[in-house]
Amino acid sequence: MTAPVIERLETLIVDLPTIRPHKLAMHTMHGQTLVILRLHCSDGIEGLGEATTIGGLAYASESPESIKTNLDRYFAPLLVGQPAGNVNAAMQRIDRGIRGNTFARSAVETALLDAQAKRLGLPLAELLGGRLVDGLEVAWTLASGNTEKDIEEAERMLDLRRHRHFKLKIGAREPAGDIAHVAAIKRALGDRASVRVDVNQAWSEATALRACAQLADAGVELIEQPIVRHDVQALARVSARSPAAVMADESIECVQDGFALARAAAAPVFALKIAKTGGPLAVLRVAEIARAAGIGLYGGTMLEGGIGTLAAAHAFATLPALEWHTELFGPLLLTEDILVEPLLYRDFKLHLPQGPGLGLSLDDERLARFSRA
Ligand SMILES: O=C(O)C[C@H]1C=CC(=O)O1
Ligand SMILES: [Mn+2]
Repeated sequence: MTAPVIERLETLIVDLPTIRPHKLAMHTMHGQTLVILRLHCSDGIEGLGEATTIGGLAYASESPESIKTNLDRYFAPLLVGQPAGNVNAAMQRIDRGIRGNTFARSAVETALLDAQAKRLGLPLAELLGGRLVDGLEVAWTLASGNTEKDIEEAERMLDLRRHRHFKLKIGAREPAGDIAHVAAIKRALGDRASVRVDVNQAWSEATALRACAQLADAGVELIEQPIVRHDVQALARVSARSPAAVMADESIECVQDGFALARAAAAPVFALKIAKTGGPLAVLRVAEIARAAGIGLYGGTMLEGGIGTLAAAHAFATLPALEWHTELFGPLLLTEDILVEPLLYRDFKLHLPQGPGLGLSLDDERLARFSRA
């Protein structure tokens, strides 16, 4: 039998409605756009990958349109005709021919791993060395922009036993208003839930130093990316003085950024994201750097749909410790996904499927309905 090769990459842009507006410091989302990659192999196996970002180019340097164009124009020619079963060899070709573009790279690495795991009849976590847990706790982001609505939403999630960690998106307005909003939510939820905030780079160092102390007094336990992504030294100073743990998110745009932050003791917690580092294997490299440096881990998201969410979940399930749990709730923000079976969220956790590969299949009718012409 001849070894299977990669025959074709098919890419689709899918626009999906969200259950409510999602308000971040840099952008308010009214829907989410997924770039879906179908990697067709000569043995008839199809690997699935996905890339998402937030607000076009508002969040990061890749947009859905650039991801699709770059997959079609630059990634595909490097991959077509290559052995489908050697993920490392395929990714080495990408690393030699393409700089950056970790969001697109993540879709490719995911699709190659999904195809190979299906070929071997293994769930992806098992191809990555084996799962240590079957489920991951998932935080929910309260980002309606309204304190009362956010409290109601949190109460509903607690009643449903879906989430007991809440992340609040702040930074779009004056710190005093944000802190009052966060404190009111924490007061209402008390010890029944943990409250974290994501500032998405909105503060200066001076503002962060003051606001982190006030947030800690209000009972916030984790403060994500309080200042601009590139000032590693300033992040280290804020982390050293903040009574609540500081987490680096946008500061990590590749595996090497993770190393630089660890070396500078810039943050005691890292947000892992497959999109930022370039796939499930790449994200585990950042996790190893963090572990060696004694840095706590959090399983982050770029609000992917089911494919990207499960790709991250399979990787995160292989980690010995995920002290701050995950925020793999992207599919729950969509009114409809494009999968045959929805992901299983129950008892505060996302439960990993047991089937081969990612463990999901696309609903072709819905995919056609929501795909951009
Ligand atoms: O972490 C981010 O910055 C992006 C994203 C993750 C959850 C959410 O609500 O927004
Ligand atoms: Mn963040």
